[in-house]
Amino acid sequence: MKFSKMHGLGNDFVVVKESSVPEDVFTLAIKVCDRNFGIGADGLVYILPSNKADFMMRIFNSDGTEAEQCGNAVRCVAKYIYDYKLKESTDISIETKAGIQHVVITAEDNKAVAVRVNMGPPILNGLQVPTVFDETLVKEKEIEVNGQILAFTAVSMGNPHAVIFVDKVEDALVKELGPIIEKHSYFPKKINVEFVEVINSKEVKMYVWERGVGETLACGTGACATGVAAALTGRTDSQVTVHLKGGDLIIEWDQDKDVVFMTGPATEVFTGTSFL
Ligand SMILES: N[C@H](CCC[C@H](N)C(=O)O)C(=O)O
Repeated sequence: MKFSKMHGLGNDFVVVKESSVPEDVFTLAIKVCDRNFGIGADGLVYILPSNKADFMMRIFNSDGTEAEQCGNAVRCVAKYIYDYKLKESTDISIETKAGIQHVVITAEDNKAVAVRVNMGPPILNGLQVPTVFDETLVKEKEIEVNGQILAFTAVSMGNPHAVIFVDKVEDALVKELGPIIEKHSYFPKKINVEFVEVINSKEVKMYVWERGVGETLACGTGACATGVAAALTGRTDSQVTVHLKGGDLIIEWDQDKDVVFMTGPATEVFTGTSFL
């Protein structure tokens, strides 16, 4: 299997262009993502044909589960399509389980260096995120974890996120509370967990525990969910820079059009052949 090893701010993927995914894709994802016995990555990403967009993307977490959306992977897929001239345009559409994402490439020397993605509308209805709460907006809802009472705001970008604002983001929070919240009974499909420290009305710092992966250096959909939750709770403007461990993403929630734009880099590290 020919692959490209790519990342978006350190959230890394094995990217494969195929006509379809193999029957055993779920077990293959676990093997491929293993950092000792496999190639090592946070996820396995397929670029596939689409009859609704230029291409289709499917994303499988390192635990083998398929996610509806992945912001960092969309930027990597857009870069792959542009750099390998699968479509000779800086405007590319990518079909995902969360909808069709339109991207605009910024290139230098015929290589994509940054990608701006229309990630579509945030989904705020409690049951649609999904959570167990039948409320139009689950905002600052209390959740008890390890004896601590935290407040989360639930936002879906096609995949579910619980955004928790804290005074100071710390590793202990992510590693101890992340896995418990991920699998909490409030969230029927489990959930990605973002811990967010507001720096000012235009900047936040975010650590993330990802559903089906664990802590990652960056989460594109998590940054989108964070931007929406921060604006919804009056903590920031609707355009913010999200500082992640792996680097920065620019998030703009255009509330008139009700779409979220995410802008950030995508990097190809190496290509190879897998015998897994
Ligand atoms: N673990 C996520 C998928 C990857 C999302 C993240 N890597 C991103 O960049 O959006 C989920 O199960 O919803």
